[in-house]
Amino acid sequence: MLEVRDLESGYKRSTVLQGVDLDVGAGQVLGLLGRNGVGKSTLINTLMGLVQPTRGSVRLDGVDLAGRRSDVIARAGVGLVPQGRRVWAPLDVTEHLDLAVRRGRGRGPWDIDRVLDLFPRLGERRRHDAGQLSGGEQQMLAIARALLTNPRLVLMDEPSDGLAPAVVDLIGEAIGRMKAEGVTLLVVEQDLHLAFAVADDIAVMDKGVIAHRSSTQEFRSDSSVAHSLLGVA
Ligand SMILES: Nc1ncnc2c1ncn2[C@@H]1O[C@H](COP(=O)(O)OP(=O)(O)OP(=O)(O)O)[C@@H](O)[C@H]1O
Repeated sequence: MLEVRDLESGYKRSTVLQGVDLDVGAGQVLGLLGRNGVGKSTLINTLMGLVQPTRGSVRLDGVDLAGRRSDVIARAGVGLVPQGRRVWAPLDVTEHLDLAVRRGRGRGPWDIDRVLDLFPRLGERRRHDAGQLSGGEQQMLAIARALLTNPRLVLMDEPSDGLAPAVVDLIGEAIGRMKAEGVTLLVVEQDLHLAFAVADDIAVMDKGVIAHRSSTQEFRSDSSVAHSLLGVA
């Protein structure tokens, strides 16, 4: 579904992605790991059109989206759950969900009832401003907002960041249910426990390229890769 080839991008003073090649198959969950600063968020933001590529291609079901505007990429079926959630603090939960529906592609399985079924907690918090929600609730809202656009591919940037273990488990279950609904996911994660629980395959970034790719099972059975590329025992 997603085919990234030789993708180069970065910022005025530095090229961060040095030729990324990455495939995510339809219905697959790919966990993307890597040390701090290797370029994971830059990759997510380049795929979403928030950082401009200087070389390479990003094909979604054969259509090249590299360098297109983020709203064009969203309409093509890519949803983003950004690092730090980025919820709109003054809007309440209902307003968020309504806005996401209006921005959406208008077809597909996800509607407000289904996202509230996925995250009942959001239903209980309907009238609360997003800024008053806990970190976990904000993460649920960020995921719900992305799902309501009925994306074919969801990009998630560190969904477990700053969350208590019990809430991380809830997010993991939600990812499992999204996968069961046929959503394809690229999940950047530092929490190996969550990555292993949700991902079919693991890719590891290092210095702006994909340095390793294998099934999650293979990755777990050979600790040398985690040791050399992530610095974990
Ligand atoms: N907006 C920006 N402007 C300039 N440089 C940036 C910007 N965002 C990130 N960088 C730099 O690009 C490099 C890659 O950062 P990036 O956030 O993509 O890494 P990461 O792997 O997601 O790290 P982390 O796990 O810490 O989020 C770093 O050197 C970072 O300082």
